[in-house]
Amino acid sequence: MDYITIALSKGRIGKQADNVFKKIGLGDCIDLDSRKLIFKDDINKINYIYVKPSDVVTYVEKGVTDLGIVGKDTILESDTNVYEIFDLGFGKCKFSIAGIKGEKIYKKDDILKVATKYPEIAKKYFNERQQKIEIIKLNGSVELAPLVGLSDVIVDLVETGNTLKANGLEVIEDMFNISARLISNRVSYRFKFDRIQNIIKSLNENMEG
Ligand SMILES: Nc1ncnc2c1ncn2[C@@H]1O[C@H](COP(=O)(O)OP(=O)(O)OP(=O)(O)O)[C@@H](O)[C@H]1O
Ligand SMILES: O=P(O)(O)OC[C@H]1O[C@H](OP(=O)(O)OP(=O)(O)O)[C@H](O)[C@@H]1O
Repeated sequence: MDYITIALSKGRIGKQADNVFKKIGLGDCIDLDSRKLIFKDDINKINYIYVKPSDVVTYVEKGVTDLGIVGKDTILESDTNVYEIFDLGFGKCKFSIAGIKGEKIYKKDDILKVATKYPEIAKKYFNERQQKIEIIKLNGSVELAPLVGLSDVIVDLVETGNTLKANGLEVIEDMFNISARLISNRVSYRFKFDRIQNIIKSLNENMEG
């Protein structure tokens, strides 16, 4: 049997992926508190690596790992050449445009200032709607930007809405729904098709159960 390698995202998604893989009897070797970056399961012939979400896509695209588990947001931002093969149904949240109450996002001749961790997604979204924007790329605490006059609005993930509420912001427009996805290297998908399908089958049965 061929080995399968899977890249897990650090953070929220990795923790949930670890739970799911343990539930389907595959993740016993994963110990996310150990500081180890490689976990080997020689019984089921699966090796896992543990990397930043945006790097998951790189490892899968380059064929270092056959599969990866990452948020749809990271896939959309990365413009990558991988197959998205299964919606894992966890890590659910949405992309929204948010701002101070009453802020307008479509300003005919004006440039809208948009703060975000996701410049590519924001550019594409507003470009399709013919709204000119200036991107202010931030790496976190994006909700601060409209409060201090750095931007007119933000494009960010919203789950409970608590962060927006706590900062006096509100959703102006919802963009897309997000959840964790299983992605595959294109060549691996062809050459390890049966093993990959077996993993998908177990994941699917776990979700239905
Ligand atoms: N409320 C949420 N806020 C942010 N991300 C969420 C939320 N709910 C689910 N997610 C998913 O979790 C992923 C981010 O996880 P986490 O915040 O732990 O990573 P991170 O370390 O902040 O990522 P990065 O280092 O790339 O910024 C997102 O890509 C998204 O798919
Ligand atoms: O709707 P909520 O449930 O409040 O969740 C959304 C918040 O969570 C994420 O931030 P994260 O915790 O990853 O911190 P960050 O600002 O450093 O990215 C996201 O960027 C929002 O700020």
